[in-house]
Amino acid sequence: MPGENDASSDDSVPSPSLNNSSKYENSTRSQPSSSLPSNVLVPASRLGFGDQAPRYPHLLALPVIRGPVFPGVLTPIRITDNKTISAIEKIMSGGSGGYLGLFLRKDMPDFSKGLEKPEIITCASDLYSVGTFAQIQRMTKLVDDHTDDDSNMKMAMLTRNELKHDDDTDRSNTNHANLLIMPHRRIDLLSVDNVGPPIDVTVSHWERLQYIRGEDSVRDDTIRALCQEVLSAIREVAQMNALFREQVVNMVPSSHMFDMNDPYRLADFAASLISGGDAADLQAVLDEKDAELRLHKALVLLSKEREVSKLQKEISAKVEEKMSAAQRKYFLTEQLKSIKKELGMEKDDKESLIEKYRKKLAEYPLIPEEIDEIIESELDKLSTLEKNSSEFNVTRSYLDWLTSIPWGITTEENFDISDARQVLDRHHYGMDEVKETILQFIAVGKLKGSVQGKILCLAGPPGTGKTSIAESVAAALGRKFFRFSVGGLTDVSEIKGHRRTYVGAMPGKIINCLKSTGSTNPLVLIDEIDKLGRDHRGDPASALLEVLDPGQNSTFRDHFIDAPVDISKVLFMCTANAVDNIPGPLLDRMEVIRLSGYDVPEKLEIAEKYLVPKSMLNSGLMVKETPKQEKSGADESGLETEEPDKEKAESTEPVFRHSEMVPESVSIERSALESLVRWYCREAGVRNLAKKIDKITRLLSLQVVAESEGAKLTEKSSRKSDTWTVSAENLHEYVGKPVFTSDRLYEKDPLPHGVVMGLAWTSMGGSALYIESQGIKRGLDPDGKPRGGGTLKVTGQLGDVMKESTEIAYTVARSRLSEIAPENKFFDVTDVHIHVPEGATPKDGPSAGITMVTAFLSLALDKPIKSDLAMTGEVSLTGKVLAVGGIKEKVMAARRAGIKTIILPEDCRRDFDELPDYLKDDLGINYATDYSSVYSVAFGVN
Ligand SMILES: Nc1ncnc2c1ncn2[C@@H]1O[C@H](COP(=O)(O)OP(=O)(O)OP(=O)(O)O)[C@@H](O)[C@H]1O
Repeated sequence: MPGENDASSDDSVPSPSLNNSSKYENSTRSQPSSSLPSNVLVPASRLGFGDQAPRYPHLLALPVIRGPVFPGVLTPIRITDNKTISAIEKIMSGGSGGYLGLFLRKDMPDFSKGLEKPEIITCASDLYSVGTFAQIQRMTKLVDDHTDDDSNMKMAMLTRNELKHDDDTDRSNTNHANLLIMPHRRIDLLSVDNVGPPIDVTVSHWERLQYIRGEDSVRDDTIRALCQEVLSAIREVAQMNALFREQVVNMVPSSHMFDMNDPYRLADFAASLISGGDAADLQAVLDEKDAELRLHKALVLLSKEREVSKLQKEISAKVEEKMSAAQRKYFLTEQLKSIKKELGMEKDDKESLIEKYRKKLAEYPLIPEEIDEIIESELDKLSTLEKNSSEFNVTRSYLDWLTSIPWGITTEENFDISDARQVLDRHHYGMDEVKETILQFIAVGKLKGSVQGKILCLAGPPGTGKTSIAESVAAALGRKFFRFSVGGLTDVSEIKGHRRTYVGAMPGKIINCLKSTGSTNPLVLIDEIDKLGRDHRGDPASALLEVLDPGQNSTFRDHFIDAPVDISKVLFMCTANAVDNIPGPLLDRMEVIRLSGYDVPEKLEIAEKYLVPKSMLNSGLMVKETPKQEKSGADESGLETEEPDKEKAESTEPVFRHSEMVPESVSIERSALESLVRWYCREAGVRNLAKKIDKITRLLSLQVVAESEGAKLTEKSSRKSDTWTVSAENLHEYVGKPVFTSDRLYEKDPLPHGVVMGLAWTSMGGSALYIESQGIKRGLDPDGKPRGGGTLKVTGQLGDVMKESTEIAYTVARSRLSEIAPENKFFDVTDVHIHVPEGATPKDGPSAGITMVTAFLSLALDKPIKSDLAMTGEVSLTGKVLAVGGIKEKVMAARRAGIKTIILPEDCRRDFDELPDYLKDDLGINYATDYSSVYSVAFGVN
């Protein structure tokens, strides 16, 4: 490719005075020099450099990617096409000096897909029309044993900033070559003569562009400003970006165009520094002939580079900040740890844990030998286990529990009977049997040294104070109190714990109770023991057997603890509504105290002395004056809290007074309470009564506050009478209309034929209920014979026992009728229907036997029974009257119903005699051993 060697002024770099150029100037060898490795070639001849470079019109063209090559900057290029490599070798070995044209490819190759040979094009339009005329300084041929991706990567790096050479590689099988190229000037692509490879092109060389100052001062200033701006941008980016800085440092000595005063060179230099710019934008700089515009374009690219660098710096600063914060934290915690260790505040976790356990164990006065051995072996095990292992946690939780059982710790018991009596009386009215039993316990305890060995079971209707008295008993005995309900409990592990092998295993309630009370002699109340469940998870009743059996519970074994724990000092109390539902073996171990429910005077006492003051306190109407010597130990409700305090037992009665804004006249009169008990709350206990009283006091509080604030209340809530005293007259304003309007279903005397009042006992207390019977007489059949007769129909949700009882009563009635009135054929011709209202309430038991016989006879004899007579008693088939239970409740129910005469079985005489006088007064009692006695009282004949 010969061409004219015109060294006139053009867009080439100025003539260099490089040391290395002189090395090539007189070289005529096309083969590697002996001082160079065999695969490194240098041009055979050196015709000119910079301005002096020849101006060949026909050239070998080499496409470049990523960005154009700017004159004056030594640039490495990698080529992989063998034909091109051969062509280059040829021009290097010829006398033309190894010149070629570099043109940017328009289609930016997709590196992700791999570009095997960037130097191959398919048509002339693949290249930009402005390129660079350059001379090959050196060519290194290499054997490529990398993947495509690798080579692309390498090429990308080489084209931008790589100046190191693979000189040390010596391989004969060439399939790529690295060129080190010195670009001299811009050229225009006139035509592509051969798309190759190799590509032959015809070009025209640019004239050297020089900026002449002084022609236009404004333009001069602009150019100068732009130059300075470019320089300061380069400086700024270099400060922020180490890679850029390195590039500048590398380029300046190799560049012959870094002339601050030449805007063209400066723009080229700036553009060649851009690493991440768009290739088209860089090409635009190459294309530009105007100095100002070229500077401007380069500046825009530099500014972008600056922004990117700024962002990069920010990002790295943030990352560093985060890193250093984490490092700092780590450093400080490590420091803290070592300081603590130094001060003896914290030992190694495991060590301190073991020390904690030992400290705790030292507090216990008596650790059983077996337990001590277990603890020691577990402590040994713990010290050898890895801290993060699951077994470590299991051992740890086991030790936690073992060391939290209060081994040998007992609270001091109160053996003072009068103290105990005072405490018991303070919160509960009556309940004499319970109180007496507790006092007996205490007396025995005083003689023996400890109260134990008995399991009390309080059985009675709801709301009779079973749970709350247990709390008072704990206070009276000076024991800690722990309550747990077993109502509906079906899982044995609730009582005896889970085996340690299970995940999340825990001990049962008994061990839990020792831990939470911190003593081995608490009072444990097992609530609702009659409602124990049972399912596939076991039978909790059997588990309770072990707990409650005084013979076994000194070596109680919880599944979790798996070692004997002495719970014999624990005093157990149970509550139940119906004793019949308590599993037999459990019941056998208990001493049952029956609470029969309260009658009207008792309820009045309880309401007046306990419920009203408690409710007044709770609603804020009253406050309790604490006498000086009394220590605070009672909660808001006036009940003892779990911590029994001996001094409380000695304290005087609390004094109540009205709160500040509450008028002195705010009170609930006895008449109102009487009315409440009689017409609103007829249950055996006092829970409903307490609720009604609470309702009254809450409304009183609202009225007091509203009136003091002048706020308006709704018609329902506002005070209607001008008094603050709640009496029987204005009670309905607070609790609405009475629930019961009459005591009885049948008001008239005597009762209708076939109706008799019986007395029943349920877990809710006693009740007076009517037994109704009716005869159904059929007409005669066509032959004049009676139709039907002799059948019995029973309704009223009766249980099996009661149904059988009706059958028995029917037979007894028929047999007695045949004795009393042999001519009476009532039962032969009449079908009888017997019913016990109310039909929705299930009833059972044999105690209505004599009542049913009487009802049948009343029907058969057509004689009514007096309305103030009630009876209870089981009847045998021969007419014997047998004993029944619940006499107190039944008598109370009879009195409520206004009964004057009661028939009871002879065997219940003792039960009746034991009743308080106020229950017996004005009541005619008749005892019966045989139905004939009942008959004579009921029908007034012998
Ligand atoms: N003799 C009493 N003297 C004072 N208050 C009583 C008396 N009996 C019951 N109460 C009060 O009645 C309320 C209900 O009592 P408690 O909860 O102890 O009943 P319970 O018999 O345990 O009922 P349940 O069988 O439903 O559990 C408590 O506020 C209690 O103070």
